[in-house]
Amino acid sequence: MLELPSSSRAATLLAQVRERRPRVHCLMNTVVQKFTADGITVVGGIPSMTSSIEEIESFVAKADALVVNLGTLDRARREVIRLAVDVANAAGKPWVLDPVHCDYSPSRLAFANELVALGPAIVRGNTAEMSLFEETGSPVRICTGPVDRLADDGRSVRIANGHRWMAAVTGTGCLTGGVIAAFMAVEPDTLVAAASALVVTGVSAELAAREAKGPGSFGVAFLDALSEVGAGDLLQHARIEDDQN
Ligand SMILES: Nc1ncnc2c1ncn2[C@@H]1O[C@H](COP(=O)(O)OP(=O)(O)OP(=O)(O)O)[C@@H](O)[C@H]1O
Ligand SMILES: Cc1ncsc1CCO
Ligand SMILES: [Mg+2]
Repeated sequence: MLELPSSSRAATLLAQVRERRPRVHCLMNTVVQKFTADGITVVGGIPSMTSSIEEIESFVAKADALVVNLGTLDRARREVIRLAVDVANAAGKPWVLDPVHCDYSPSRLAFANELVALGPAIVRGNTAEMSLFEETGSPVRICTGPVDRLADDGRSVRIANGHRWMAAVTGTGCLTGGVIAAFMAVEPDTLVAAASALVVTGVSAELAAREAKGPGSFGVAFLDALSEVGAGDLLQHARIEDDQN
């Protein structure tokens, strides 16, 4: 019987991330590098961000997990992504694919499909992006939005946490990819790791929205909340639903 995610598992994994401080290497788009790195840091991980072809093998070799985000893609970035994925796969390190804007460009969609075939642990995107990928259970598929949907071969769950201001701050989706990678570094059950990470980001967003005046102050309050969210908050506010039926 496959385990379903729960608020108590999310709390345990959050404590493990804070204790073990996993290294997450991000091939992150240039729009939201700082926000993503801050998100990984405040949740307890250690981000690295270089996209230099000369250095990528060393950085991925040092990392516990990798995020591949296609938001600002060019020829050099494609080359470094291919190399990073080869290194991660050879070392058995988990990686997340965020196929940003693959719905805008056939060339980007073809590249995203090439990467899916290389075996990411997770593909995470918004509804428009995820609707372009086939419904396979492997890798774990995550479609974020007002409600997040996660599925693998045997499980399908919904996370109903978060706040509408998340959609008004550029990069909250990209940031969740980084937080998910940090959780994958401490938990081999990919769906449980990812669902736990999304509960942490979603509950943090709800706590942040209480303090914020609008999307601008929300972005700052969200980082504050991610650094402070605790087991009690997760146990009280997590909304995890079995989506099997
Ligand atoms: N209306 C909403 N209510 C609650 N949570 C939301 C809402 N919209 C988005 N979210 C949350 O925001 C995060 C980002 O999801 P979204 O689908 O907007 O990503 P995205 O489009 O890839 O974002 P970006 O590309 O700007 O990084 C997810 O954790 C999701 O749960
Ligand atoms: C707006 C935007 N354009 C490329 S990446 C990005 C941010 C995350 O989607
Ligand atoms: Mg996105």
